[in-house]
Amino acid sequence: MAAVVMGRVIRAAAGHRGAELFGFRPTQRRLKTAARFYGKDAASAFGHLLGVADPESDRQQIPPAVSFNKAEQENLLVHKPDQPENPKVLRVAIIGAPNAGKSTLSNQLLGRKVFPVSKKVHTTRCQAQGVVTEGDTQLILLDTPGLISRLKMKRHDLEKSLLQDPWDSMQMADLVLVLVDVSDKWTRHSLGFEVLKCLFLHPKVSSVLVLNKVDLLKKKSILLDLTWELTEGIVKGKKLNVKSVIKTSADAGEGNTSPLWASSSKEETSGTPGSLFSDELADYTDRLQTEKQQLRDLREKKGWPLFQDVFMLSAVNGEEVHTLKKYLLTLARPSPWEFHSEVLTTQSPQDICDNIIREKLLEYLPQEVPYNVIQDTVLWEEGPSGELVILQVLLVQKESHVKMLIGRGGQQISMIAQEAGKDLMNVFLCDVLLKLSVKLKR
Ligand SMILES: Nc1nc2c(ncn2[C@@H]2O[C@H](COP(=O)(O)OP(=O)(O)OP(=O)(O)O)[C@@H](O)[C@H]2O)c(=O)[nH]1
Repeated sequence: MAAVVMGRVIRAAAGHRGAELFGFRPTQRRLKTAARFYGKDAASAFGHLLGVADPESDRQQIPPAVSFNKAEQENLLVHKPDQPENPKVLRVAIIGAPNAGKSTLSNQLLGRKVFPVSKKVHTTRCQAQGVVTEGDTQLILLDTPGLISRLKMKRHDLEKSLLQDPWDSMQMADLVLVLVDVSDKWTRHSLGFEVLKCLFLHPKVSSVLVLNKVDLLKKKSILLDLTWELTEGIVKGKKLNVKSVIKTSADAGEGNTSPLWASSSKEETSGTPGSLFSDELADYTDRLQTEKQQLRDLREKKGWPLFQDVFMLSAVNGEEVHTLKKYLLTLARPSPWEFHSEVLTTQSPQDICDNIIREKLLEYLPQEVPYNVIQDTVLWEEGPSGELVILQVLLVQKESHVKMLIGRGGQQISMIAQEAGKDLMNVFLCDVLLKLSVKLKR
Protein backbone atom coordinates (compact mmCIF):
# COMPACT_ATOMS: atom_id res chain seq x y z
CA MET A 1 0.00 0.00 0.00
CA ALA A 2 1.28 3.45 -0.74
CA ALA A 3 0.07 6.96 -0.33
CA VAL A 4 1.40 10.18 -1.65
CA VAL A 5 0.51 13.35 0.10
CA MET A 6 1.47 16.83 -0.80
CA GLY A 7 2.24 19.51 1.67
CA ARG A 8 0.51 22.76 0.79
CA VAL A 9 2.76 25.24 -0.99
CA ILE A 10 3.44 27.87 1.55
CA ARG A 11 4.19 31.45 0.66
CA ALA A 12 7.37 32.82 2.12
CA ALA A 13 6.50 36.47 1.90
CA ALA A 14 9.83 37.64 3.26
CA GLY A 15 11.57 37.24 -0.06
CA HIS A 16 13.31 33.91 0.21
CA ARG A 17 16.85 32.99 1.11
CA GLY A 18 18.28 36.11 2.58
CA ALA A 19 21.45 37.66 1.39
CA GLU A 20 23.00 38.72 -1.87
CA LEU A 21 24.80 35.40 -1.84
CA PHE A 22 21.74 34.00 -3.54
CA GLY A 23 21.48 36.74 -6.07
CA PHE A 24 18.58 38.65 -4.55
CA ARG A 25 18.47 42.33 -4.95
CA PRO A 26 17.60 44.16 -1.75
CA THR A 27 14.59 46.15 -2.85
CA GLN A 28 12.29 48.37 -0.83
CA ARG A 29 9.38 46.22 -2.10
CA ARG A 30 10.93 43.19 -0.41
CA LEU A 31 11.32 45.14 2.80
CA LYS A 32 7.67 46.15 2.71
CA THR A 33 6.69 42.52 2.23
CA ALA A 34 8.92 41.56 5.13
CA ALA A 35 7.24 44.23 7.24
CA ARG A 36 3.85 42.68 6.48
CA PHE A 37 5.09 39.21 7.25
CA TYR A 38 7.36 39.71 10.23
CA GLY A 39 6.49 43.17 11.59
CA LYS A 40 8.19 46.51 11.20
CA ASP A 41 11.25 45.91 13.37
CA ALA A 42 12.03 42.68 11.67
CA ALA A 43 11.69 44.30 8.27
CA SER A 44 14.38 46.80 9.26
CA ALA A 45 16.60 43.99 10.38
CA PHE A 46 15.90 42.13 7.17
CA GLY A 47 17.03 45.22 5.30
CA HIS A 48 20.18 45.15 7.36
CA LEU A 49 20.70 41.52 6.41
CA LEU A 50 20.25 42.33 2.74
CA GLY A 51 22.64 45.22 2.95
CA VAL A 52 20.00 47.93 2.55
CA ALA A 53 20.57 51.06 4.58
CA ASP A 54 18.30 50.64 7.54
CA PRO A 55 16.04 53.65 7.64
CA GLU A 56 14.92 53.38 11.24
CA SER A 57 16.87 51.01 13.38
CA ASP A 58 18.97 47.88 13.43
CA ARG A 59 17.96 46.81 16.90
CA GLN A 60 16.85 43.32 16.00
CA GLN A 61 19.05 40.83 14.23
CA ILE A 62 17.25 38.32 12.04
CA PRO A 63 19.11 35.03 11.89
CA PRO A 64 20.18 33.97 8.39
CA ALA A 65 18.23 31.36 6.46
CA VAL A 66 19.77 28.03 5.51
CA SER A 67 20.26 27.39 1.81
CA PHE A 68 18.33 24.36 0.56
CA ASN A 69 21.02 23.84 -2.03
CA LYS A 70 23.50 21.33 -0.63
CA ALA A 71 26.42 22.68 -2.66
CA GLU A 72 25.67 26.27 -1.60
CA GLN A 73 25.44 25.24 2.06
CA GLU A 74 28.69 23.26 1.82
CA ASN A 75 30.34 26.18 0.08
CA LEU A 76 29.24 28.53 2.82
CA LEU A 77 30.66 26.22 5.48
CA VAL A 78 34.11 26.38 3.91
CA HIS A 79 33.78 30.11 3.08
CA LYS A 80 36.37 32.27 4.82
CA PRO A 81 34.66 33.77 7.87
CA ASP A 82 33.81 37.46 7.38
CA GLN A 83 35.07 38.28 10.83
CA PRO A 84 35.51 41.73 12.33
CA GLU A 85 38.77 43.13 13.66
CA ASN A 86 38.54 41.66 17.15
CA PRO A 87 36.55 38.45 16.77
CA LYS A 88 35.42 36.45 19.78
CA VAL A 89 34.16 32.88 20.10
CA LEU A 90 32.50 30.72 22.74
CA ARG A 91 31.82 27.04 22.11
CA VAL A 92 28.89 25.91 24.21
CA ALA A 93 27.89 22.27 24.74
CA ILE A 94 24.31 21.68 25.87
CA ILE A 95 23.87 18.46 27.79
CA GLY A 96 21.17 16.92 29.95
CA ALA A 97 18.79 14.00 30.20
CA PRO A 98 16.67 13.09 27.17
CA ASN A 99 13.75 15.53 26.80
CA ALA A 100 15.22 18.21 29.08
CA GLY A 101 14.72 20.77 26.29
CA LYS A 102 18.23 21.00 24.80
CA SER A 103 17.11 21.42 21.20
CA THR A 104 14.34 23.84 22.18
CA LEU A 105 16.91 26.01 23.96
CA SER A 106 19.34 25.80 21.01
CA ASN A 107 16.59 26.89 18.60
CA GLN A 108 15.65 29.83 20.83
CA LEU A 109 19.26 30.96 21.09
CA LEU A 110 19.61 30.67 17.31
CA GLY A 111 16.35 32.53 16.68
CA ARG A 112 15.21 29.95 14.12
CA LYS A 113 14.12 26.35 14.47
CA VAL A 114 16.87 24.23 12.95
CA PHE A 115 16.93 21.36 15.45
CA PRO A 116 14.07 18.89 15.85
CA VAL A 117 12.01 18.99 19.04
CA SER A 118 9.43 16.53 20.30
CA LYS A 119 7.77 15.15 23.40
CA LYS A 120 9.35 11.76 22.77
CA VAL A 121 12.87 11.03 23.96
CA HIS A 122 15.89 10.71 21.65
CA THR A 123 14.63 13.21 19.10
CA THR A 124 18.20 14.36 18.58
CA ARG A 125 20.19 11.42 17.22
CA CYS A 126 23.58 12.99 16.75
CA GLN A 127 25.53 16.08 17.53
CA ALA A 128 24.91 19.14 15.38
CA GLN A 129 26.22 22.66 15.58
CA GLY A 130 24.30 25.90 15.53
CA VAL A 131 25.98 29.27 15.04
CA VAL A 132 24.86 32.56 16.59
CA THR A 133 26.73 35.56 15.20
CA GLU A 134 26.15 38.83 17.02
CA GLY A 135 28.37 41.86 16.64
CA ASP A 136 31.97 40.69 16.95
CA THR A 137 31.03 37.44 18.70
CA GLN A 138 30.24 33.95 17.53
CA LEU A 139 28.55 31.42 19.81
CA ILE A 140 28.89 27.86 18.58
CA LEU A 141 26.14 25.72 20.05
CA LEU A 142 26.80 22.01 20.27
CA ASP A 143 23.34 20.43 20.55
CA THR A 144 23.70 16.86 21.72
CA PRO A 145 21.51 13.79 22.18
CA GLY A 146 20.27 13.23 25.74
CA LEU A 147 22.85 11.52 27.94
CA ILE A 148 22.19 7.82 28.35
CA SER A 149 24.06 4.90 29.82
CA ARG A 150 25.74 2.16 27.77
CA LEU A 151 23.31 -0.32 29.30
CA LYS A 152 20.31 1.67 28.13
CA MET A 153 21.77 2.02 24.65
CA LYS A 154 22.21 -1.75 24.40
CA ARG A 155 18.85 -2.58 25.97
CA HIS A 156 16.93 -0.31 23.58
CA ASP A 157 19.16 -1.02 20.58
CA LEU A 158 19.93 2.69 20.14
CA GLU A 159 22.60 4.15 17.86
CA LYS A 160 26.14 4.58 19.17
CA SER A 161 26.03 8.33 18.40
CA LEU A 162 23.60 8.76 21.31
CA LEU A 163 26.32 7.58 23.64
CA GLN A 164 29.35 9.12 22.00
CA ASP A 165 28.26 12.56 20.77
CA PRO A 166 27.69 14.31 24.11
CA TRP A 167 31.23 13.29 25.06
CA ASP A 168 32.64 14.58 21.79
CA SER A 169 30.84 17.89 22.34
CA MET A 170 32.43 18.23 25.75
CA GLN A 171 35.89 17.81 24.20
CA MET A 172 35.24 20.80 21.96
CA ALA A 173 33.45 23.05 24.45
CA ASP A 174 34.63 26.06 26.42
CA LEU A 175 31.50 25.98 28.51
CA VAL A 176 28.73 23.49 29.15
CA LEU A 177 25.09 24.25 29.88
CA VAL A 178 23.59 21.48 31.99
CA LEU A 179 19.85 21.43 31.40
CA VAL A 180 17.43 20.02 33.97
CA ASP A 181 13.70 19.65 33.40
CA VAL A 182 12.30 21.03 36.66
CA SER A 183 8.79 19.86 35.82
CA ASP A 184 9.83 16.23 36.05
CA LYS A 185 9.25 15.25 39.68
CA TRP A 186 11.18 12.01 39.31
CA THR A 187 14.39 13.25 37.78
CA ARG A 188 14.71 16.86 38.92
CA HIS A 189 16.31 16.14 42.28
CA SER A 190 19.49 14.76 40.75
CA LEU A 191 21.72 15.65 37.80
CA GLY A 192 22.08 11.94 37.12
CA PHE A 193 25.20 9.83 37.00
CA GLU A 194 25.82 10.31 33.26
CA VAL A 195 25.81 14.10 33.56
CA LEU A 196 28.00 14.04 36.68
CA LYS A 197 30.45 11.71 35.01
CA CYS A 198 30.60 13.99 31.98
CA LEU A 199 31.31 17.03 34.18
CA PHE A 200 33.82 15.22 36.32
CA LEU A 201 35.84 13.93 33.39
CA HIS A 202 36.00 17.36 31.68
CA PRO A 203 37.34 19.54 34.47
CA LYS A 204 38.55 22.29 32.12
CA VAL A 205 35.08 23.02 30.79
CA SER A 206 33.18 25.59 32.88
CA SER A 207 29.66 24.57 33.70
CA VAL A 208 26.42 26.50 34.11
CA LEU A 209 23.24 24.96 35.50
CA VAL A 210 20.06 25.76 33.59
CA LEU A 211 16.76 24.95 35.27
CA ASN A 212 14.36 24.62 32.34
CA LYS A 213 10.56 24.44 31.99
CA VAL A 214 9.90 26.80 34.91
CA ASP A 215 6.61 27.72 33.19
CA LEU A 216 5.27 24.30 34.22
CA LEU A 217 5.89 24.89 37.93
CA LYS A 218 2.99 26.00 40.07
CA LYS A 219 5.19 26.68 43.09
CA LYS A 220 8.23 28.57 41.89
CA SER A 221 9.77 28.45 45.36
CA ILE A 222 10.82 24.87 44.69
CA LEU A 223 13.47 26.30 42.37
CA LEU A 224 15.49 27.37 45.39
CA ASP A 225 15.46 23.88 46.89
CA LEU A 226 16.39 22.40 43.54
CA THR A 227 19.22 24.88 43.09
CA TRP A 228 20.50 23.90 46.50
CA GLU A 229 20.30 20.19 45.77
CA LEU A 230 21.80 20.35 42.29
CA THR A 231 24.70 22.57 43.32
CA GLU A 232 25.31 21.07 46.75
CA GLY A 233 24.73 24.61 47.99
CA ILE A 234 27.85 25.97 46.26
CA VAL A 235 28.08 28.17 43.18
CA LYS A 236 31.15 30.04 41.90
CA GLY A 237 33.02 28.43 44.76
CA LYS A 238 30.86 30.26 47.30
CA LYS A 239 28.18 29.04 49.65
CA LEU A 240 24.69 29.93 48.54
CA ASN A 241 22.88 32.80 50.11
CA VAL A 242 19.26 31.95 49.53
CA LYS A 243 17.98 35.41 50.40
CA SER A 244 20.04 37.08 47.73
CA VAL A 245 18.96 34.48 45.20
CA ILE A 246 15.32 35.39 45.70
CA LYS A 247 16.05 39.08 45.38
CA THR A 248 18.18 38.73 42.27
CA SER A 249 15.67 36.45 40.52
CA ALA A 250 12.84 38.85 41.09
CA ASP A 251 14.86 41.86 40.08
CA ALA A 252 16.42 40.44 36.95
CA GLY A 253 15.23 42.62 34.10
CA GLU A 254 15.68 42.42 30.31
CA GLY A 255 18.83 44.46 30.13
CA ASN A 256 20.48 42.64 33.00
CA THR A 257 23.26 40.43 31.70
CA SER A 258 24.04 38.86 35.05
CA PRO A 259 22.55 35.43 35.69
CA LEU A 260 19.61 34.88 38.01
CA TRP A 261 22.05 34.20 40.65
CA ALA A 262 23.92 35.85 43.48
CA SER A 263 26.50 34.23 45.64
CA SER A 264 26.92 35.13 49.27
CA SER A 265 30.21 36.82 48.48
CA LYS A 266 30.62 40.23 46.91
CA GLU A 267 33.80 39.08 45.23
CA GLU A 268 33.88 39.50 41.45
CA THR A 269 34.80 36.63 39.17
CA SER A 270 36.91 36.97 36.07
CA GLY A 271 34.20 35.52 33.83
CA THR A 272 36.74 33.49 31.91
CA PRO A 273 35.50 29.96 31.37
CA GLY A 274 37.90 27.23 32.33
CA SER A 275 40.00 29.43 34.56
CA LEU A 276 37.74 29.31 37.58
CA PHE A 277 37.78 26.93 40.50
CA SER A 278 40.92 25.07 39.57
CA ASP A 279 41.79 24.92 43.28
CA GLU A 280 38.38 23.68 44.29
CA LEU A 281 38.45 21.14 41.51
CA ALA A 282 41.89 19.93 42.58
CA ASP A 283 40.58 19.51 46.14
CA TYR A 284 37.54 17.76 44.88
CA THR A 285 39.51 15.34 42.68
CA ASP A 286 41.93 14.64 45.50
CA ARG A 287 39.04 13.50 47.60
CA LEU A 288 37.96 10.96 45.02
CA GLN A 289 41.07 8.91 44.59
CA THR A 290 41.00 5.75 42.61
CA GLU A 291 38.90 5.59 39.48
CA LYS A 292 36.62 3.00 40.98
CA GLN A 293 36.23 5.10 44.06
CA GLN A 294 35.54 8.18 41.96
CA LEU A 295 32.75 6.49 40.08
CA ARG A 296 31.30 5.00 43.25
CA ASP A 297 31.27 8.42 44.88
CA LEU A 298 29.70 10.04 41.86
CA ARG A 299 26.92 7.45 41.82
CA GLU A 300 25.93 8.58 45.27
CA LYS A 301 25.95 12.26 44.36
CA LYS A 302 23.05 14.33 43.17
CA GLY A 303 24.58 17.72 42.57
CA TRP A 304 27.73 19.38 41.32
CA PRO A 305 29.44 21.99 43.49
CA LEU A 306 31.46 23.58 40.69
CA PHE A 307 28.80 25.36 38.67
CA GLN A 308 29.79 28.84 37.64
CA ASP A 309 26.22 30.15 37.53
CA VAL A 310 22.59 29.14 37.59
CA PHE A 311 19.79 30.20 35.24
CA MET A 312 16.09 29.54 35.54
CA LEU A 313 14.16 29.78 32.32
CA SER A 314 11.51 28.50 29.99
CA ALA A 315 13.08 27.54 26.68
CA VAL A 316 9.77 26.88 24.97
CA ASN A 317 8.46 30.43 25.28
CA GLY A 318 11.84 32.14 25.31
CA GLU A 319 11.46 33.44 28.88
CA GLU A 320 14.92 34.52 30.13
CA VAL A 321 16.64 32.97 27.11
CA HIS A 322 17.70 36.45 26.07
CA THR A 323 19.41 36.93 29.43
CA LEU A 324 21.26 33.65 29.03
CA LYS A 325 22.31 34.59 25.49
CA LYS A 326 23.69 37.96 26.62
CA TYR A 327 25.55 36.21 29.42
CA LEU A 328 27.11 33.73 26.98
CA LEU A 329 28.12 36.54 24.63
CA THR A 330 29.97 38.25 27.47
CA LEU A 331 31.97 35.07 28.15
CA ALA A 332 33.32 34.74 24.60
CA ARG A 333 37.08 34.86 24.30
CA PRO A 334 39.20 36.55 21.63
CA SER A 335 39.57 33.98 18.86
CA PRO A 336 39.10 33.85 15.08
CA TRP A 337 35.58 33.03 13.96
CA GLU A 338 35.05 29.51 12.70
CA PHE A 339 32.14 30.25 10.40
CA HIS A 340 30.92 32.85 7.97
CA SER A 341 28.23 35.02 9.57
CA GLU A 342 25.64 33.59 7.14
CA VAL A 343 26.02 30.11 8.64
CA LEU A 344 23.24 29.14 11.03
CA THR A 345 23.90 25.41 11.30
CA THR A 346 26.40 22.83 10.12
CA GLN A 347 23.64 20.38 9.27
CA SER A 348 23.09 19.69 5.58
CA PRO A 349 19.71 20.83 4.13
CA GLN A 350 18.72 17.17 3.71
CA ASP A 351 19.55 16.37 7.33
CA ILE A 352 17.45 19.31 8.49
CA CYS A 353 14.57 18.04 6.36
CA ASP A 354 14.92 14.44 7.62
CA ASN A 355 15.02 15.66 11.22
CA ILE A 356 11.96 17.87 10.84
CA ILE A 357 9.91 15.10 9.24
CA ARG A 358 11.13 12.71 11.93
CA GLU A 359 10.06 15.19 14.60
CA LYS A 360 6.50 15.12 13.21
CA LEU A 361 6.54 11.31 13.09
CA LEU A 362 7.57 11.29 16.73
CA GLU A 363 4.84 13.77 17.62
CA TYR A 364 1.98 12.03 15.82
CA LEU A 365 2.72 8.32 15.90
CA PRO A 366 2.29 6.17 18.99
CA GLN A 367 5.02 4.46 21.00
CA GLU A 368 7.74 2.71 19.02
CA VAL A 369 6.20 3.21 15.56
CA PRO A 370 8.16 6.40 14.61
CA TYR A 371 11.47 4.89 15.68
CA ASN A 372 11.07 2.20 13.00
CA VAL A 373 10.37 4.45 10.02
CA ILE A 374 13.12 4.63 7.39
CA GLN A 375 13.23 7.91 5.46
CA ASP A 376 14.37 7.97 1.85
CA THR A 377 14.49 11.24 -0.08
CA VAL A 378 13.98 10.43 -3.74
CA LEU A 379 13.53 13.96 -5.07
CA TRP A 380 15.09 17.26 -4.01
CA GLU A 381 15.02 20.01 -6.58
CA GLU A 382 14.28 23.63 -7.24
CA GLY A 383 10.92 24.11 -9.00
CA PRO A 384 10.25 26.54 -11.86
CA SER A 385 9.33 29.42 -9.51
CA GLY A 386 12.25 28.89 -7.16
CA GLU A 387 10.31 26.68 -4.75
CA LEU A 388 11.90 23.65 -3.13
CA VAL A 389 10.29 20.38 -4.23
CA ILE A 390 10.90 17.34 -2.03
CA LEU A 391 9.61 13.79 -2.33
CA GLN A 392 10.37 11.56 0.60
CA VAL A 393 9.41 7.90 0.92
CA LEU A 394 8.63 6.63 4.42
CA LEU A 395 9.33 2.92 4.65
CA VAL A 396 7.70 0.91 7.43
CA GLN A 397 7.85 -2.73 8.32
CA LYS A 398 4.26 -3.60 9.18
CA GLU A 399 1.01 -3.20 7.31
CA SER A 400 -0.57 -1.84 10.49
CA HIS A 401 2.09 0.89 10.64
CA VAL A 402 1.32 1.91 7.06
CA LYS A 403 -2.31 2.41 8.04
CA MET A 404 -1.39 4.33 11.16
CA LEU A 405 0.93 6.61 9.26
CA ILE A 406 -1.58 7.38 6.54
CA GLY A 407 -4.51 7.80 8.92
CA ARG A 408 -8.19 7.91 8.10
CA GLY A 409 -8.65 9.40 4.64
CA GLY A 410 -4.96 10.29 4.59
CA GLN A 411 -5.46 12.88 7.34
CA GLN A 412 -2.47 11.88 9.42
CA ILE A 413 0.15 11.94 6.68
CA SER A 414 -1.35 15.08 5.25
CA MET A 415 -0.95 16.87 8.58
CA ILE A 416 2.65 15.64 8.92
CA ALA A 417 3.46 16.89 5.42
CA GLN A 418 1.84 20.26 6.07
CA GLU A 419 3.53 20.87 9.39
CA ALA A 420 6.93 19.71 8.18
CA GLY A 421 6.52 21.87 5.07
CA LYS A 422 5.78 24.91 7.22
CA ASP A 423 8.88 24.34 9.37
CA LEU A 424 11.04 23.82 6.30
CA MET A 425 9.80 27.09 4.88
CA ASN A 426 10.91 28.84 8.04
CA VAL A 427 14.38 27.32 7.86
CA PHE A 428 15.00 27.82 4.15
CA LEU A 429 12.84 30.94 3.76
CA CYS A 430 11.36 29.83 0.47
CA ASP A 431 8.24 28.10 -0.77
CA VAL A 432 8.26 24.37 -0.08
CA LEU A 433 6.35 21.62 -1.83
CA LEU A 434 6.75 18.51 0.30
CA LYS A 435 5.37 15.16 -0.87
CA LEU A 436 5.40 12.19 1.49
CA SER A 437 4.87 8.66 0.31
CA VAL A 438 4.32 5.69 2.64
CA LYS A 439 5.47 2.21 1.60
CA LEU A 440 5.72 -1.18 3.17
CA LYS A 441 9.30 -2.41 3.33
CA ARG A 442 9.43 -5.86 1.75
N1 LIG B 1 6.52 23.63 28.94
C1 LIG B 1 7.75 23.59 28.45
N2 LIG B 1 8.09 22.63 27.57
C2 LIG B 1 9.35 22.62 27.09
C3 LIG B 1 10.31 23.58 27.47
N3 LIG B 1 11.46 23.29 26.82
C4 LIG B 1 11.23 22.21 26.07
N4 LIG B 1 9.95 21.80 26.22
C5 LIG B 1 9.30 20.65 25.59
O1 LIG B 1 9.98 19.48 26.00
C6 LIG B 1 9.97 18.50 24.95
C7 LIG B 1 11.39 18.05 24.69
O2 LIG B 1 12.13 19.13 24.15
P1 LIG B 1 13.45 18.90 23.26
O3 LIG B 1 14.03 20.24 22.98
O4 LIG B 1 13.15 18.01 22.09
O5 LIG B 1 14.34 18.11 24.32
P2 LIG B 1 15.79 17.47 24.12
O6 LIG B 1 16.47 17.61 25.41
O7 LIG B 1 16.47 18.09 22.94
O8 LIG B 1 15.41 15.96 23.84
P3 LIG B 1 16.30 14.73 23.25
O9 LIG B 1 16.58 15.05 21.81
O10 LIG B 1 15.40 13.55 23.42
O11 LIG B 1 17.53 14.62 24.09
C8 LIG B 1 9.29 19.18 23.75
O12 LIG B 1 7.93 18.77 23.72
C9 LIG B 1 9.40 20.65 24.06
O13 LIG B 1 8.37 21.43 23.49
C10 LIG B 1 9.91 24.61 28.39
O14 LIG B 1 10.66 25.49 28.79
N5 LIG B 1 8.63 24.55 28.86
